[in-house]
Amino acid sequence: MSEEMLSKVSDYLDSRVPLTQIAQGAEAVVFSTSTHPYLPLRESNKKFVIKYRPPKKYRHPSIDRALTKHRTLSESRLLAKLYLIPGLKVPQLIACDAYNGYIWLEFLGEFLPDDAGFSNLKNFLWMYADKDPYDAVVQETLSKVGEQIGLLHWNDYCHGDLTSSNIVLVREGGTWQPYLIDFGLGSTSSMVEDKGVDLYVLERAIVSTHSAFADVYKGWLMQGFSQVYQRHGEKGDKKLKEVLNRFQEVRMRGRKRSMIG
Ligand SMILES: Nc1ncnc2c1ncn2[C@@H]1O[C@H](COP(=O)(O)OP(=O)(O)OP(=O)(O)O)[C@@H](O)[C@H]1O
Repeated sequence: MSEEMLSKVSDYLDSRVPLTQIAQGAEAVVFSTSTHPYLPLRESNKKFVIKYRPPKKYRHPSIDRALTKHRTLSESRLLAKLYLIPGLKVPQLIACDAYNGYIWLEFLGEFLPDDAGFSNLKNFLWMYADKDPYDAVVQETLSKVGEQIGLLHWNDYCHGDLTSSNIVLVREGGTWQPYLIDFGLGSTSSMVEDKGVDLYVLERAIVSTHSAFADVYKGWLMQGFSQVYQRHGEKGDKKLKEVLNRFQEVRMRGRKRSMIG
């Protein structure tokens, strides 16, 4: 990130807000900070995330402003709604300045042992691939990931970019609890197509990075996913069948596309 942008963000926030850049995606720059947006400076040792969508110079300024406002608001609104769903784990929304493209969130996760990187699902699976890929901890964690996706879909929301980097693991009471992050492409949706695509995107992410264990991992994920639907009796079984059938269709389409090129 350029010095110019850092100084712009720092000026906007207040130069006393310490900023550490943790990611730069296509859409946003993500920082961590120890400062809460409206409580007294450094009140506790909690960390926060600031997700900033900078202006895109190639867009017309008024279109750019409208898009930034729309995307920042829709991600924030979605997060606020998801946070209220019992059992669903997403970062808490702390503040949003839609006009300037800023969202403040609760910081989640930590660094994994042995330099294995930040605790997202991707790094976690790499870490266990070297140790014991079929460890009970991996099974438990993947089943919980499936449960989170099941809860999201059962409540008629879709993620839109469900990669293994967008699942952050938080250590809670001696186990790893998956949280879903990055709802920039998320939506309210009761469409089985959107749910099938979410499952397919995650499946592709796992197959491409952990192909040797992917079949077992998919089984554990789908076990957790299915359990959420099965808790709802006949209605749940029917909906589960619909989602799984569409998932299979999306998969077949994906295969056809990759064969044809
Ligand atoms: N609440 C959070 N707690 C900890 N880290 C986070 C949090 N939110 C985002 N991050 C980190 O910042 C990265 C980028 O965040 P996010 O995916 O929301 O931005 P993005 O611009 O949409 O990224 P991309 O274009 O890569 O999808 C995440 O992969 C994660 O490492």
